[in-house]
Amino acid sequence: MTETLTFDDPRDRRIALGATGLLADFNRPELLAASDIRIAERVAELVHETSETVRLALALAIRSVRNGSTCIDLAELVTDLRSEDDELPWPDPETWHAEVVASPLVDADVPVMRAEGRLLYLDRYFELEVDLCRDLLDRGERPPPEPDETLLQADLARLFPGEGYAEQRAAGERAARGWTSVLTGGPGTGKTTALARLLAVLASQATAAGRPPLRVALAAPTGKAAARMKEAVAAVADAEGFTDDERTWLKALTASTMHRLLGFRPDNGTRFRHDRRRHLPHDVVVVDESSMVSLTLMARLVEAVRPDSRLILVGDPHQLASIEAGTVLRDLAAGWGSGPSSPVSHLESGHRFGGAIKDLALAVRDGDADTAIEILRAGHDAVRLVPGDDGLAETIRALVLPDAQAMLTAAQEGRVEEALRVLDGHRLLCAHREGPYGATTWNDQVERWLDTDAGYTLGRPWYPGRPVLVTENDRGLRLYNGDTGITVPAGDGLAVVIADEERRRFAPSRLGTVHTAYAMTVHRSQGSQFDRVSVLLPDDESRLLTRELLYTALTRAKESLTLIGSEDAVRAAIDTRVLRASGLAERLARALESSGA
Ligand SMILES: Nc1ncnc2c1ncn2[C@@H]1O[C@H](COP(=O)(O)OP(=O)(O)OP(=O)(O)O)[C@@H](O)[C@H]1O
Repeated sequence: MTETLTFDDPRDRRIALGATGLLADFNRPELLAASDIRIAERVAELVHETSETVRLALALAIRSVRNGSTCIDLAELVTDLRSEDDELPWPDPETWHAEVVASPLVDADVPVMRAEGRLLYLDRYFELEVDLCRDLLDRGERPPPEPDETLLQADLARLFPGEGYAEQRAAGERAARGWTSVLTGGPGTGKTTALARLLAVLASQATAAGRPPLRVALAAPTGKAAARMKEAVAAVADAEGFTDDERTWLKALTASTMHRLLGFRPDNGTRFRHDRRRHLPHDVVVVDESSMVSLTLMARLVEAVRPDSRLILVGDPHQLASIEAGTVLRDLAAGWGSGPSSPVSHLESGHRFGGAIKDLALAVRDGDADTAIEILRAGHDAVRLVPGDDGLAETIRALVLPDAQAMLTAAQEGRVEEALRVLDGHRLLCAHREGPYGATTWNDQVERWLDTDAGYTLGRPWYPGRPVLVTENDRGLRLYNGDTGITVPAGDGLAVVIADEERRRFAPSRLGTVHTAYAMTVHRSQGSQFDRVSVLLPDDESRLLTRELLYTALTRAKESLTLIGSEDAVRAAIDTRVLRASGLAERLARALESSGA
């Protein structure tokens, strides 16, 4: 919703000082930020573009990227935003679009913006989208891999036996026959199981063909998700059907973040050591939690994969999209569709948790608010909705404090493993970072409660038992955004033990950006799961309250889920979709249609 407030404080940094005309009119919270205007004005000056409407389109394109879109459709944008605030002097979309297309921003040797059909792009995102689409199509146009059919059928029957594996077997077979595969499904639908068994099928083909052992890269957008994938693949290897060699091989696979796989470059934040000239050496590249991957990162990954390597993208397209611009997994699933020649397999059968959490997740995913409310009212042990109004602090205290105290005691007494177990036992998830519904607010509050209980102020910010969340990649320390750890006494001081396989320890002073982790944002929780999850829903006016946010939050819960908020907030979330513009799905579908695929 666009607030029509005028900025009362002239020092408000959201005000674009010096902006005049249309850009000044559109400089409103939720609409154009000062930075959108400043960048648009600077770029327009460089290409001698003086038209206010063209400058406005550029500023809106910059704003859209900031909000996760990779392009804008002026007609759609005007319709959406005018319905919320029709006082603004919106240009007529058709004339406006034509004016932008004819302007020196687009019609130049080195364009700043690109136009395609009704969509307008900043040049960089256009290039990324075109490159990604072309790379994927090129991969699809290569002659497909030629598996040993007899062996393939025998391995599929051995590794995906019977009716219980029928859906995964079909996905495994489809993937074994293509260079690129997309494996989608909600939590617990058996994606990792299918993946691990597929890897064994592929390894068996390599051995039969006398090729060296397959080099497999397992990667995920965050360190936490990568660690989870490695563990999950190793756990599948313990199940029936594998040979001893396959078990040993699967358990030895390592996983890393995508950034680490691609190789950081000190000179360039958006380029990597591996690219289209220096391909990754692996025969199979797997990306888990692909819904979190932005257009930029996916384009960089796909260009770095050898044309004759397998690329397997795994994820749940109904989850929140990447923090940066793009909705790649959703676009690929939509663009390729589910026809016989599509590389996309969607798993539907739930294998992990049945019951109320799954039913609720499906109702939310399908936009069925009535069923969701019915499930929440039914009095299930596993899911409940508690009001978030008057007794909010008491509710949160009851949900969070016992574990916080248990972590404190375990850490103080040196029981690190227990403290780490408690840490993964429960998490409070918030839509917002700041404010009354924000993770920071509640982390501070939990620490104040701990002080009250202890009868003195625990050291700040560091104290034994403080759970922490790493929020920036630190390649030197091999610490990644999303890693968690617990603070413990160490000699005269403190150390943070990271919840990774090696249980690495760091002095707090060596850590870069970390947050306290009793509560975290839903965005940051992607790629993690906890036994119990509590979700603090903001009021139904919050812009962040969307179906994707609610679905992502509740599917983090393995055993039980408490939603804190009103039925209205649940309904508002389910009825609100994240709107991100992207041309990738259409571009892919168009190209496939014209190639007759
Ligand atoms: N075909 C099957 N028959 C019986 N159990 C299965 C089958 N496939 C998977 N499972 C079990 O279901 C659970 C979830 O499977 P898996 O971890 O592969 O799902 P996932 O989709 O990868 O989940 P997540 O999205 O949480 O990573 C595991 O305990 C696994 O052993």
